[in-house]
Amino acid sequence: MIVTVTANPSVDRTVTLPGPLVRGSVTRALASRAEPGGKGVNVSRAVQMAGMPTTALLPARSGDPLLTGLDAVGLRYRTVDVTADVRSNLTVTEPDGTTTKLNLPGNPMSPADLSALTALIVESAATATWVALCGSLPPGVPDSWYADLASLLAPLSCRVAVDTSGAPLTAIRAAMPDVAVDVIKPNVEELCEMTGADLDLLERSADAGDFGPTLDTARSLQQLAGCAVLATLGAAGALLVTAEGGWLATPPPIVPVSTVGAGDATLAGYLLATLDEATPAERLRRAVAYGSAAAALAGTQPPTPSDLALAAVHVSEVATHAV
Ligand SMILES: O=P(O)(O)OC[C@@]1(O)O[C@H](CO)[C@@H](O)[C@@H]1O
Repeated sequence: MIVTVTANPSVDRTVTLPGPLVRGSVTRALASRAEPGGKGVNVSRAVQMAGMPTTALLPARSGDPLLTGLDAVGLRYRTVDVTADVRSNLTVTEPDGTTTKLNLPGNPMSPADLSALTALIVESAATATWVALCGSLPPGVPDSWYADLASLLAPLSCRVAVDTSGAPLTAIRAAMPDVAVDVIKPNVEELCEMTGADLDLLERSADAGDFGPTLDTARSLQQLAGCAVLATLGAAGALLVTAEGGWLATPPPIVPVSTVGAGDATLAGYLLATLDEATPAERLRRAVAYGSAAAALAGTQPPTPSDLALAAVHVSEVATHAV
């Protein structure tokens, strides 16, 4: 069972434009769609599409449009009942695949609701193989909450994955290596935030086809954190650095439609592959195949196994040195 936690879920509204977004003008959009979203929800949806058991944990009031959306797709979830509607996040997509996102802060969470969510997570983790802690935290949730949760989960047999950003990521980083996390999924910017590496340098090297500095930065984080580092590289793919080695994977060419949820699909692919006890290289292959399949789908749609081009993902083992 893969349990996901989304403390700040969203209804994702995607607006499709006929051309480039022009700020300050009226644009006639082509279409719009609304889907249940939030990072953990997206991970659960991809896991569900792969036919594996999953439960999404989130705060939402009974009857919230987000839950109606999850009921429509038959996703198993457990909630802490709150009063306010789940936030709506807006995505604007342009024909070349450029994706612009406007995310709201989410509704403040009361201490009582946060305690109830924490208890629900610990209870659900008892039967979980993985607990994935995903996304931003709404106002009222301390930045250290993920780090505190990881400590609460440490005595249990589940493994813990973390995919967050900003202050909660900084707090997780500050708690390392004492915090029991099995895999962390930063993008390159977050990798730099966690290690103090020079983002410009990593981006310039990557643009020139040299992922060495990024791999070495991921190795530094792996050594500091003591956990696997699955770093997403956007259209360039992803890398995985574990205590055993380092791997780089590049995706097949795709026509990007919406990159929303691609990182979540990447994490889902990685977690699913661990259930099959796949090698690190095969875990990374599955992760990248999931991420690139998600980017080729409109809105926040989760890919299904039939969307994956596994054989077209190129995985190579690479040397890494901590910097
Ligand atoms: O505001 P957060 O929690 O960082 O991210 C929320 C979000 O952008 O993440 C998902 C895509 O990864 C979307 O479904 C959702 O709108």
